Amino acid sequence: MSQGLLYLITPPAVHDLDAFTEQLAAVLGEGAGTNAEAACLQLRLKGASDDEVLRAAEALMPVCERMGTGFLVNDRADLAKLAGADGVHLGQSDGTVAEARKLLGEGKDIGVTCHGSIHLAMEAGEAGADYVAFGAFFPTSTKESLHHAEPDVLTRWQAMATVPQVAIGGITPATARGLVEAGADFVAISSAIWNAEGGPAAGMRAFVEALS
Ligand SMILES: Cc1ncc(COP(=O)(O)OP(=O)(O)O)c(N)n1
Ligand SMILES: Cc1nc(C(=O)O)sc1CCOP(=O)(O)O
Ligand SMILES: [Mg+2]
Repeated sequence: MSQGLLYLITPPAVHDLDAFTEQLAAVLGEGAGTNAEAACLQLRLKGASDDEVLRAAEALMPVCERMGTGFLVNDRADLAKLAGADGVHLGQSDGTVAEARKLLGEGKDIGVTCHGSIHLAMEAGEAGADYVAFGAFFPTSTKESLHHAEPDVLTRWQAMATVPQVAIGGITPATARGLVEAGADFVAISSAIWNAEGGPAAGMRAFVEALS
């Protein structure tokens, strides 16, 4: 899996899968070989049917594999298993790490939402999570986020734990570097790429410039 700083998340809805697949290839290509290279893509289609999620996974995984980008599924360890994904991201109400590990086995990545809580991150780490995610750091229109995190939680986690950490929530090219400097191993991005002025590839170029 690539070692870049970006953790891409799909838009909550994809209306033209062929067009989005091409956009994804362009975005991954813009980041290839740079600090902003996408370490992974999370398929996060909210409200989609299982078949729609699996069809999207079937279209997008080959693009990720070609670029050395991991492919994770949001919420559903069972769909991650069916899709042959590299892992799953679990929120606090999406089931346990133990359940997901039983389904996916070792060698698959299981991430856990920890809001701004070191306690939740410790619980996730003890349960065997492969990464923890803190957020939201900034206002976001992508998810009605009831929780807020401050960069200090990244610095504290970096000092006390070895489990990799992802920062998420309203992150832009102007704010990404500060979160990496505070301790984030990855910055999770959705709208700053997919809704970027000039299009998603231009959005990735802005992160390449900001993180180089
Ligand atoms: C990397 C990452 N961090 C947090 C989330 C949010 O997960 P969750 O709280 O389960 O909310 P939904 O994404 O399911 O709406 C995430 N998806 N990815
Ligand atoms: C999916 C998600 N989870 C969050 C959390 O705080 O746990 S914030 C968020 C939205 C991330 O998208 P954008 O980069 O467009 O803000
Ligand atoms: Mg969830």
